Amino acid sequence: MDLRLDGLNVALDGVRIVHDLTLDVPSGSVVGLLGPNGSGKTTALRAVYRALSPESGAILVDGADLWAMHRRDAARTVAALTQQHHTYLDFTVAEIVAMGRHPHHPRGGRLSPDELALCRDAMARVDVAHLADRGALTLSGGEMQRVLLARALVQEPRILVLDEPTNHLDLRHQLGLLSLIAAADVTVLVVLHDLNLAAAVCDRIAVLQGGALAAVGTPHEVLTAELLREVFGVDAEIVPHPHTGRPQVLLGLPTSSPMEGIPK
Ligand SMILES: Nc1ncnc2c1ncn2[C@@H]1O[C@H](COP(=O)(O)OP(=O)(O)OP(=O)(O)O)[C@@H](O)[C@H]1O
Repeated sequence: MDLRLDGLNVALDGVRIVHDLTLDVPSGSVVGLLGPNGSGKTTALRAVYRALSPESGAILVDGADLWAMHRRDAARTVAALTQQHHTYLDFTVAEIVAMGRHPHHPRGGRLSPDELALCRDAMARVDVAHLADRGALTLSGGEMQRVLLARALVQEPRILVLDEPTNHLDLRHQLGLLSLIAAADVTVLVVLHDLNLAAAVCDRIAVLQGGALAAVGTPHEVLTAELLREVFGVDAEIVPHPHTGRPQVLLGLPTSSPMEGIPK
């Protein structure tokens, strides 16, 4: 299913944060949304998973306006892995994962044997099956992140949006999560801070600066020394990965005033 952010403007408390953002995420592709702190990535994503209504512009799924859909239809279409975890505190891992089926059960009711198998499979795929009976409060940050990915997977969405999904994850689980979403039969829009992970997993990369699109294209086209200097305010060397040929960003520590003058 194609996703298109079409001339999207999003405001918070009357302040426009996202400016005229047009971005295509073709069906089955992985598009990374990058940018400095405060550049509007989360705000744009919130409009895509219907947490924040656009001021103007539209979110189109196969050409249909996501915000005009019935809430349940939208929830069957788009799943989100966000930074907001606090609503799950009273539940076990298995219960949280099962909540992903909620949009498919308009009147509540028990999960079918197939759905229970789907939940078990998702927990195994993200390596949390052994935690099924644990309460959410007892989980580490990375374990919780993987549980919420399992919940998003059992939702069987056509579009998956993820806000810094590798936060809290150790290296092995970062790579596992990204290869899992790349292999999934789903359209993915993902906010990432790690440029090398983005280069490894994304078909295309979009860079936000001050809420507007600064660059979009393949990792090769976008991850250039010039862009990193202009948008992120860092000097970097870009080299090809010895096995994949994808760009890899080599960074050195700045010599002076590291936090000053970082462009937004
Ligand atoms: N209620 C508000 N009113 C005005 N500005 C706000 C409000 N809430 C957030 N902002 C600002 O909106 C900007 C964009 O925030 P957003 O969380 O979308 O950025 P981000 O690119 O996801 O940042 P990060 O990389 O730090 O997660 C920030 O500068 C933030 O301070």
